[in-house]
Amino acid sequence: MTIKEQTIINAIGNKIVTTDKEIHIIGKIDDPLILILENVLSCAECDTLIDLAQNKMQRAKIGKSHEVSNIRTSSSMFFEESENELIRKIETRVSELMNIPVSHAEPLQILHYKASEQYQPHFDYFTSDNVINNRISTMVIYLNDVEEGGETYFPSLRFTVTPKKGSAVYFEYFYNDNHMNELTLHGGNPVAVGEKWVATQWMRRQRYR
Ligand SMILES: O=C(O)CCC(=O)C(=O)O
Ligand SMILES: [Fe+2]
Repeated sequence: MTIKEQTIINAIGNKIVTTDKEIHIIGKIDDPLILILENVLSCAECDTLIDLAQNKMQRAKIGKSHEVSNIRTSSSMFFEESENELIRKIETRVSELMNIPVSHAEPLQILHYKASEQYQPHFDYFTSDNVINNRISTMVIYLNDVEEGGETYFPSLRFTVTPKKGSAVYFEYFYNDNHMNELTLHGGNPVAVGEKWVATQWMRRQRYR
């Protein structure tokens, strides 16, 4: 007899209710658990996050101009923990959704891809043997509609998610069966037309802040 692995989110029914929002589950894969969630952020929240991030990206780039990576060609920044009222509100909502205390949350990351930029397939967890407080789950929230391309894809599952403003893809990789974790290999397809903004929340097994 095989015993089904425990999941972090108990995704029964069509929605997840948080303190300030009802979020609809519009797609699901069971093993590993992957959820497509609608309306995690409002359009106004997406726009504000992009505005706030935009200034900081420009500043962050100055010191990092020598850094070249073929794995991820997008640019990124992190918000400070509970940096302002909006970040605090989003952190609270997302941690309720992910069913993990906000104290286990990494700072919220913003990624910006211009046309042709991409993120090669990778695991979000660290694979070295001596990791102490590894990541266990991810939520990627789309902050804009991408004209063409820029999908999040899971090559081992042959599964693709099209960015939609305010929606999100959630997945977890804390399973005992490492094969299940490996199935969460994922990347961001090159943006063909337009640009792509996402906010990524990674959760740790133990307290992180
Ligand atoms: O941009 C995407 O679709 C994926 C982003 C991602 O994999 C990450 O932030 O870890
Ligand atoms: Fe990732």
